[in-house]
Amino acid sequence: MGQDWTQLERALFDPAGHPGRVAVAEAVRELMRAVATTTAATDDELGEVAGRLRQITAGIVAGDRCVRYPLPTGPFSGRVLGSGDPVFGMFNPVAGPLVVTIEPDGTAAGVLTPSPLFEGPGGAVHGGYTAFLVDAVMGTLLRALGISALTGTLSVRYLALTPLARPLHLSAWVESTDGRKVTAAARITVDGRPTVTATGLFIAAAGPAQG
Ligand SMILES: CCCCCCCCCCCCCCCC(=O)SCCNC(=O)CCNC(=O)[C@H](O)C(C)(C)COP(=O)(O)OP(=O)(O)OC[C@H]1O[C@@H](n2cnc3c(N)ncnc32)[C@H](O)[C@@H]1OP(=O)(O)O
Repeated sequence: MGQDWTQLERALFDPAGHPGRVAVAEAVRELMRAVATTTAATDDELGEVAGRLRQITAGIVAGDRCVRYPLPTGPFSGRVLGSGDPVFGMFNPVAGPLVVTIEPDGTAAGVLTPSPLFEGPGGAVHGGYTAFLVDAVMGTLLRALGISALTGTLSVRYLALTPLARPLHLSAWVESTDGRKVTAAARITVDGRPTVTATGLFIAAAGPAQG
């Protein structure tokens, strides 16, 4: 924990200032989607691609140290711009990235069209992935409200299969606060129909903010 980030790590929180990192993350995102879903390339061709990819990776890995991206704490409203995190992070190929806005009324609203990489049963979105999304939107809302908290208990109710390749509309709000315990709620809606609802019991840090 602690906030002993290096200058580089602080500078990396500004995605607009690092178009190369944003571009390479987007290119790798497209690559992952292609690798997982291709029907065009043969197994031999993909084996050759693997060799070329390893060379590229060797070219951008300078050492064994991973950069750490700070998670800021608000108060904040507006569009959330993430850097390295797996949900909003514009530098992270795993991130959607999810576009979330913190509204002036203290709620969060977001939209994301899930990648086929997160396919679950029935050609729908994997339930673990939708749980990940609602947890992240609630956790981010709390951070934007100035509360540095960890998820203590996450409860997810799956109302219907969440379809792939359709925009998922996420919303989150705070239900109640009881000392360090903050209860937040979230919902995923597709084409106006709720498919997932969730409640998160978050425990606020007893001491200084956790980055
Ligand atoms: C500027 C803004 C832009 C933001 C731009 C950021 C972009 C990017 C944002 C990404 C946002 C990602 C959001 C992901 C959110 C995670 O993924 S968080 C990771 C998953 N969670 C964890 O790993 C938590 C692991 N657990 C722990 O660390 C500790 O158990 C906890 C939860 C901190 C609690 O420990 P503790 O502080 O010692 O708590 P303790 O004093 O024992 O208990 C305090 C109270 O809480 C209750 N409690 C404790 N644990 C629990 C529990 N698990 N469940 C229910 N109640 C509990 C106790 O019963 C107690 O209640 P009371 O007796 O007071 O009534």
